[in-house]
Amino acid sequence: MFADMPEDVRRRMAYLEEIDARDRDDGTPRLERLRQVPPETGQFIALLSLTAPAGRHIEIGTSAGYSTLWLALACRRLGRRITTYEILPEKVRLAKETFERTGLSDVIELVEGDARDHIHGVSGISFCFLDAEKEVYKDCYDLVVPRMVSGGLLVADNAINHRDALQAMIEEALADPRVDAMVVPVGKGELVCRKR
Ligand SMILES: C[S@@+](CC[C@H](N)C(=O)[O-])C[C@H]1O[C@@H](n2cnc3c(N)ncnc32)[C@H](O)[C@@H]1O
Repeated sequence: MFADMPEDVRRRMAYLEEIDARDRDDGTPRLERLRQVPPETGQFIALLSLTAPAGRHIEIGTSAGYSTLWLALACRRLGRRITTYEILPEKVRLAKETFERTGLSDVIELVEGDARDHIHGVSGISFCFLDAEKEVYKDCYDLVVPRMVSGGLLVADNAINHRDALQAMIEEALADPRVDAMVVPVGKGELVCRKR
């Protein structure tokens, strides 16, 4: 999956990595920045999603589709699709461009809007990557966990670099009898929860 990555995907990832690095340096306003995961997190979530049981794969917080590309590679291997939610129209535009240019549109469903308005109607979730504004993590956790299949995985980004903002949600997950959970020091820190 990583060693034989299609050239179009490799090229788009490199392009987005360049924009993301520049954004972080040049004073681009926060909401305009891509704020995407580093490559090691992309690899980590792709590997985890390959191990997910049968069910639906979702992502909350698409941005320009960088993390979605990693997850879509895993979904393509599994013969599954991923649904990704993004609230900002400009990010939706960039993500569409990403998916069209990489030939992965057939594996990805991009839903525009607040993920919290859509997840009510989703069941049988076997993998969820949560990477949105920190204020919505707890709502998303509370919506996703009851909709997950046994053995399903929920991975939430920024569990270490935004520990203070996410403290309540992380503590809830670590004490939640519905899941087994831990924080893994990959990238910005990943909270990994496995539904029992
Ligand atoms: C940190 S960025 C995501 C980066 C992306 N996962 C990546 O690694 O390429 C967070 C994104 O979540 C989006 N977002 C924030 N709250 C949201 C919500 N309630 N529903 C859907 N998207 C949301 C933001 O607009 C932003 O583009």
